[in-house]
Amino acid sequence: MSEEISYEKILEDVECTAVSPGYSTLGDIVPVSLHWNNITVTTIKEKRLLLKNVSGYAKSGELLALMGASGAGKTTLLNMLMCRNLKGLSTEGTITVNGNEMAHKISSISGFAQQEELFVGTLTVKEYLMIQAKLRINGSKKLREDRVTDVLHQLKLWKCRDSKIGVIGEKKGISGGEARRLTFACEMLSNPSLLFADEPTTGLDSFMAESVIQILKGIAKTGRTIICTIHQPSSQLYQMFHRVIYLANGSTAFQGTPQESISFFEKCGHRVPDEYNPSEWIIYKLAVQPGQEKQSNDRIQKIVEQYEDSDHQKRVMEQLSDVSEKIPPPEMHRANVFTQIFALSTRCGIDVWRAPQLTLAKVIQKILFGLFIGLLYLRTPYDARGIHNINGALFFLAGEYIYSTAYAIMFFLNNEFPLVAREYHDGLYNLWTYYFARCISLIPLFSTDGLILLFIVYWLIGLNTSVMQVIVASIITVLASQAASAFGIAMSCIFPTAQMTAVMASPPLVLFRLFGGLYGNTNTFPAAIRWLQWISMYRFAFEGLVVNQWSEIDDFHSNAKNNWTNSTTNDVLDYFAFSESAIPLDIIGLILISLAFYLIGFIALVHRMKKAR
Ligand SMILES: Nc1ncnc2c1ncn2[C@@H]1O[C@H](COP(=O)(O)OP(=O)(O)OP(=O)(O)O)[C@@H](O)[C@H]1O
Repeated sequence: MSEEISYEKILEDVECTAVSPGYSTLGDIVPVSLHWNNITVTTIKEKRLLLKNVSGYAKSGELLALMGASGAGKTTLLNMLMCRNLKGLSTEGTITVNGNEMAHKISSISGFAQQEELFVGTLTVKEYLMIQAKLRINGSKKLREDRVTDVLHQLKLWKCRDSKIGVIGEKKGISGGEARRLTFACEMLSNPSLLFADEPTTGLDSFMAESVIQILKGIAKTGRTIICTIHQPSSQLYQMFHRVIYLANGSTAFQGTPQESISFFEKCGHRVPDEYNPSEWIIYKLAVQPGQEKQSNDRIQKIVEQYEDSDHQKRVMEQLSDVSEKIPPPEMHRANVFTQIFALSTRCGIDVWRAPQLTLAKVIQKILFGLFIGLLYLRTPYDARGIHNINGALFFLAGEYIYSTAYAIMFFLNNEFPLVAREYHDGLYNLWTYYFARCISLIPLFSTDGLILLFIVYWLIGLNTSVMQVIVASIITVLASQAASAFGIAMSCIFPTAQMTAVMASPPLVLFRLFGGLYGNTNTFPAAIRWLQWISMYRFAFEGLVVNQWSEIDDFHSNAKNNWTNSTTNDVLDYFAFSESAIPLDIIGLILISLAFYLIGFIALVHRMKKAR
């Protein structure tokens, strides 16, 4: 007894007590009863039976645990109830919410707190919730702020509201328990009547696990229905659930209160020894032991048959036969596209702003490269050798805009894809609004850093400095960087891992460079592959810079001016097969290449997202 009291005390001390009902903004909810009847799930290919005639219910105000040994079918049943991740499976049976069959619509009236915590680690807890609130809540700024404040209190996150979330293994942030509660906080913003949770205590120590279950119980007290899968809870934790369902080999082995489960298994001849944790013992009895498959399967079969003949099963069937049709809860809010774009670009913007290392690295790299190249080609004269050297420098500039931008951007999606996939499939936003906001957020850094390089080398080398020429060179710099960004984004969307992206992006970049114009007069290349120059951003960027430099010589180098004639310009441009009037076409070419790669990236993202469901 004294042990129990001290335990409660500790829980109080760490602010883990259950929340009381009646929050100011998490107001009225429509109570929900979820019923599932004769659920059978089979794999389509192997015809393997994963769930066999499973039936059950969850009521409003109830915290229900789905339990069983590994491979028993808990996740499959949870997925079935949520109508998610059912690709490759054939399903039978009925699932109703307040007596209404909802199918896929169930995700629009329920919350799902997944086991894996995925956040934007550079944001604080409050900032992250405010952006989630923008996407999930239909109402004024005041309502969103009040709801976030309520949720922060309710989920015991108030103390860490201004702490950065952090990234596991990279940047220290909030604790594991706080991260788990933040997952629930996001779901609670929508004020759902029905909440699913996948193993909410896995990976937490016993106090943290207990705090999470206390909070879930508090949420259930407010009239919500909560269903979670759970792995071997401690004895104290076990008694906190209102009801438990045990699955074994895809069948229901028990359904009732935790106390009833202990007496049921005693009746089955598997009395829980005094010193044992009941759930651990029961799961052990429902597991297939390696090397004792036949014995284990026979034991499980007997328990399942005994359950099917029990009063517990009769009670479940009575509940299922008494399902009356009531109003289902309203569908949750979906923000309009402008709000989505605003919220997502704010989030991406803060993320870029709070991770200045990349910006700094790019700026330093450009300054150092600029000084190096500027000094290497310092005040190059406009004679035969000088022209050759300057053309080499211009090709290097084009290459630096394209290569370094493409490689810096092409891993952007790898880290955030799981979060985007989850939020997209949860219906928080459209894919195109995410893509648009993300591309916009990358433009400032990845399109303008080339200008630093350009402005350093421009006067050091002694390129033509008429205002128009500087403007045109700047436009070509920004557009070449843009085309490279779009290429990098497309690569990132097409290939699922960083290694694959790095390996697969290299050959097209080499090809584009080969057709850039410096390595050979592209008009002399075989006709069958000559067209490749028209998809090479190197070609357009290099041509633009060369034509801009040589088509009009100002009086910067007076001796050059004196010697320079129209025929000199023609000679230089003819050497590369560039036309004096090529600049507008180069600009259009770079814009079209950018648009084409942005489009390819989006199509690849849509395809990848479909597969990720
Ligand atoms: N889409 C699928 N295709 C083929 N087999 C599947 C599929 N989904 C689940 N299974 C199989 O069904 C069985 C039950 O899996 P499920 O994930 O539901 O178990 P679980 O009780 O949640 O286990 P764990 O506690 O280890 O997560 C496993 O043998 C699993 O390999």
